[in-house]
Amino acid sequence: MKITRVTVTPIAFKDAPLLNASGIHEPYALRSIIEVETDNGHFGLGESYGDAAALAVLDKVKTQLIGLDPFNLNRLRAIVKSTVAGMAPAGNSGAELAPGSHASKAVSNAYSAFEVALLDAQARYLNVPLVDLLGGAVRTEIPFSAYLFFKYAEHIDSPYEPDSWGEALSEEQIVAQARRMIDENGFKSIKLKAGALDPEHEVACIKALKKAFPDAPLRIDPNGNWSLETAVRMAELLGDDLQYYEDPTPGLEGMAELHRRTGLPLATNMVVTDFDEFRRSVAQNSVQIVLADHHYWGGLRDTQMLALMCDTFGLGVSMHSNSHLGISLMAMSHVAAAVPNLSYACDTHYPWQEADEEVIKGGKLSIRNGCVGITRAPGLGVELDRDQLAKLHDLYLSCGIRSRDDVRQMRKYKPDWKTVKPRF
Ligand SMILES: O=C([O-])C(=O)C[C@H](O)[C@@H](O)C(=O)[O-]
Ligand SMILES: [Mg+2]
Repeated sequence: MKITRVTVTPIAFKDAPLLNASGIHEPYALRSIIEVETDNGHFGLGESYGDAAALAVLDKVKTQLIGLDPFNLNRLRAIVKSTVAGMAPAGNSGAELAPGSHASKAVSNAYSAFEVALLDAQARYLNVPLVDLLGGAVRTEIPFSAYLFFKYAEHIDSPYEPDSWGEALSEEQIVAQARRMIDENGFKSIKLKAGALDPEHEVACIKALKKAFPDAPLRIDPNGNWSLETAVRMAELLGDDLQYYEDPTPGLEGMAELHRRTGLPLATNMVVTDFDEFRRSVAQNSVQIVLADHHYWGGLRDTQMLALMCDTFGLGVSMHSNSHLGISLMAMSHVAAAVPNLSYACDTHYPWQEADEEVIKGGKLSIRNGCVGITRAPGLGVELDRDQLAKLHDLYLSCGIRSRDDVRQMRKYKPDWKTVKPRF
């Protein structure tokens, strides 16, 4: 089997005005859709970042894949490495919460984008679900958590009608957001994205969630925007309300000290984002749970290796997400299905995406009882809807955004918004 065609299509889709430690989401999120076709009529799909820096690498790699056997992933990795080595590193200002946009992740994120598409092609050729190439499913229902955000009711200078979620700044509004997300998807656990408003208020929202959903495991994620002292103080207020405390304070040293002082289980997708950071984290017991993300951890197989390392060193594993569509959701689900020690429900932004903005046939995938199901359909189990792909590509062309920048967007609301961290 040989690759005869590779297409990388940048797309944009509506995104809600979600608040985070950096600033606020822009009206559109960017992704890339990867298609690989083979000489025997098979194809494979992938989804990755759509920022200019990521697209530049994907575009340079794709032409070199013509003639490659999709089973030859070692050759893919060599091509990606040599391509990135020949390119100037890109800056990542404003996109600090999208780890895949960091220049240091150029190899792992481009490799991952194509690895998923090649594994999908392999699996379709063999007529097996992709998870079978990862050792088989240890579970077929993959648990995800409700991912709550503080948000404004609408975007500034809004290019479209306000979303249906409304404002979420108060305790009551956050509880209402959780209730709707749980009613619609059956989620069993809840994550609150924090680091945006006053820490005492964010903790009060956790308390309100605890009261409203006493059985749901809770997490709070201030994205490193709390000083060590603030994180210790909030830990005292939180008591034992949390399942885990996600990236409250910056740095491996800060997290290690916080764990020493509070004993709370700390999770991260910020201080352990590659194997070198993993090694340094283990040496000082900085975190107890690693949130994997195949998009920047170097694909599905490297994510399995990360999970094995977590098992070796007694750490828990779960999954991080950025704004994404269904191909990514299925890739996350297939690898999660093949990770025996997945110890927590995974994160996903998927419920925030609009129903008519999916690129797969049949529209948005369902999350039932808080889970995404894996079937015996070949590959990732999804097909591309070409009309939708064309529509979202047109949106990419017209939206004017070429790289995620939550800081730039927040300065439209607050012109003197600073990037100082930790803010609280
Ligand atoms: O767990 C996390 O840190 C994230 O999901 C990072 C994301 O960028 C999130 O903060 C967002 O979408 O604003
Ligand atoms: Mg996080």
